[in-house]
Amino acid sequence: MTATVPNETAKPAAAPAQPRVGVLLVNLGTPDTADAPGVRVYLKEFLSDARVIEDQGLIWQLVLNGIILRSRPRTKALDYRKIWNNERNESPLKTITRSQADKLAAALSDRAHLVMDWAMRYGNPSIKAGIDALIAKGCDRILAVPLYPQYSASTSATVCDEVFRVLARLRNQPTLRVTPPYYEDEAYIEALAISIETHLATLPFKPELIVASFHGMPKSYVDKGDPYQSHCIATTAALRRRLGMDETRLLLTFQSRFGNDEWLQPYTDKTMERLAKEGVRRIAVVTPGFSTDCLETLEEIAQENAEIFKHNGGEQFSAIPCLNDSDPGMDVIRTLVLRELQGWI
Ligand SMILES: C=CC1=C(C)c2cc3[nH]c(cc4nc(cc5[nH]c(cc1n2)c(C)c5CCC(=O)O)C(CCC(=O)O)=C4C)c(C)c3C=C
Ligand SMILES: [Fe+2]
Ligand SMILES: [Fe+2]
Repeated sequence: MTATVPNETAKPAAAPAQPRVGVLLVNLGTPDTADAPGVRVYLKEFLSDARVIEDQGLIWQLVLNGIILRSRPRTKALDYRKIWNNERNESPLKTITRSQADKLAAALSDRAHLVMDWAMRYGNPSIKAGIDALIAKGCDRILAVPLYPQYSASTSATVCDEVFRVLARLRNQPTLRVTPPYYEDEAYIEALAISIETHLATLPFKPELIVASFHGMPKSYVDKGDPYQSHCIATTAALRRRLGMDETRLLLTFQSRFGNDEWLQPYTDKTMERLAKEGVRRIAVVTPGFSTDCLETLEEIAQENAEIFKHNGGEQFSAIPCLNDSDPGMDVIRTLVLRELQGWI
């Protein structure tokens, strides 16, 4: 085996008196532009990751390049345009992740040797750019923060893969820590409960029930040992306890099915249809697996699933915002980061 010599030395611009500690918030990623070429570049990178589509064999290559990347970018670009932040010309996922990093920096500004940055696993700003920037500012230790409350190989692990790949190129590596999943941390469950209660208090109607919709994944990934489903179940159970609701008042579903394989069930869209057909008229949907609002919450839930519910007889539908950069949301991130920085600051 030939060893690869890591040759790059990412040097700090000027060595600070006290070495700094970097915190890198990492979210999934999103297209740079809300048009077919932008979505194509993003989807190609995303769907070429073996953590996301595990079988990257010849058949998948043909399906990806011959079918998906020819048609999906056009239709998805239309969806992205419905939710695009036109003021900044970027997707909400980017705007909110940046704001989370800015607010975290402000909250921890009394610790002069802490440096905050943010990155996207797919697209821009890249994890490499984030790590390079932290090193350039003098960080010799980095805490990577995958912004996923529930662990899955297709999200959290692929963030680590990319961080390790970037570090593997360096001769002089910073020391690394990674935050663990926080699917039943007290601060997270409390923040979700507060955000649900605050939102419900603003509604002109009282929902008969709440649906907690998580991003889905192929069932086979869970069968092979991915703990994601059990983390989603644990989050929902903790939330039920905190809100005093049983499984008939706070339902657990999985959204965003992609491809023809069986995904985790019950499916969110089928549940919307069933509930409306069974006579439920008023519901609210919360999306606890997404730390920031994005295409999957602002378009798929708030628009598509609202439409499915109403089309089948439902009357009132409300999508509860993600924790985003709200005060309760920032409490979660700050608590997590401060806990994992212990001994470093
Ligand atoms: C096999 C495919 C996919 C798996 C597994 C998967 C897991 C997964 N994804 C998220 C969070 C997000 N996914 C988002 C978009 C998105 N996801 C997939 C496919 C899989 N996701 C696709 C193809 C897309 C792109 C949109 C589309 O073409 O349908 C997003 C939104 C990004 C944005 O730009 O706003 C998020 C966030 C989690 C938490 C997860 C874990 C199981
Ligand atoms: Fe996804
Ligand atoms: Fe979707």
